[in-house]
Amino acid sequence: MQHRKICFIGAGNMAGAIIAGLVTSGYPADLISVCAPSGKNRDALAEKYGTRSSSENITCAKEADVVVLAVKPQLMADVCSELQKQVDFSGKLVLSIAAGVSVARFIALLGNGLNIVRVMPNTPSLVGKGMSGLYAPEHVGQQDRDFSSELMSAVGKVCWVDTEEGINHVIAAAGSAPAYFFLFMEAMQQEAQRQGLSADTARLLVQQAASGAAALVEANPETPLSTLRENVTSKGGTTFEALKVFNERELSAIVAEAMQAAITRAQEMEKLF
Ligand SMILES: NC(=O)C1=CN([C@@H]2O[C@H](COP(=O)(O)OP(=O)(O)OC[C@H]3O[C@@H](n4cnc5c(N)ncnc54)[C@H](O)[C@@H]3O)[C@@H](O)[C@H]2O)C=CC1
Ligand SMILES: O=C(O)[C@@H]1CCC=N1
Repeated sequence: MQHRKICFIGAGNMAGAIIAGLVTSGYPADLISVCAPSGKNRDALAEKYGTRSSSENITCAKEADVVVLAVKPQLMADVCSELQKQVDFSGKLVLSIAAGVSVARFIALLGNGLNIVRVMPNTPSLVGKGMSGLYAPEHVGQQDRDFSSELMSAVGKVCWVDTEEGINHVIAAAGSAPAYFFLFMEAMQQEAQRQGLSADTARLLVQQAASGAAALVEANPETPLSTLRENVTSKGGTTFEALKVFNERELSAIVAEAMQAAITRAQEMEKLF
């Protein structure tokens, strides 16, 4: 992939996951600077991966070819306003990983003609199993689109969405989604423990069931998910009874409502931040 100087503004969970995945996949660490007010996370990243660590957003952004905005959405306006005063963004590529901050908002904050790509990643990027959705307005050139794809492909799979609204659909189906699966696994672990298994054994059982199921999905891209489910569900057996409970409680409706709630919140955030 192309190697450009990248500056991460923000050193939290998501930036850390992308940086870890990038460096592990061979991206030169000395081309990556990580900025945050507190040294804690960025110094830990520097120690572990050899990235540069700084408290100077402006200096790092000035020196970079690519600026990755990785702060919380509610801080984005302040961070961008500071940058805009001293950094010339023409010729730079800006990637935002924030939920709920629109391209129009970034253009208002950082200037007309901004080369901006919105990326919606997720934390499994940390282990190279990320999923990122990308969106760029029409004026962003092919080279910058390709670089953004390559960058995020280093930490997982990527897809492009044709409209900005699609980013909110990516949030619901992938950005926020690891948490849905963690919640489900937590509930299973709790019940397995309540039934008498040790915490470690309960975790191992749930972990292997989840990662095994995901691996089967991945290994059989042509097989409908419903077929994989049916392969587990013996007639008159145990799985059938378990699934009946989920269906009677309308799991699909719960999932739909939860995904829609994520989208609604992203839309609200677009108005707030
Ligand atoms: N955590 C996740 O699973 C995902 C998060 N995102 C997005 O990623 C962004 C960051 O989220 P997290 O990493 O979870 O948050 P976080 O709270 O873990 O990290 C935020 C980072 O920003 C830094 N920061 C605060 N003020 C700053 C400033 N003035 N200048 C530079 N850095 C500053 C903090 O020190 C911290 O390192 C958010 O916009 C979120 O919407 C997107 C997809 C998934
Ligand atoms: O919860 C959030 O707002 C962020 C965006 C997707 C995952 N975490």
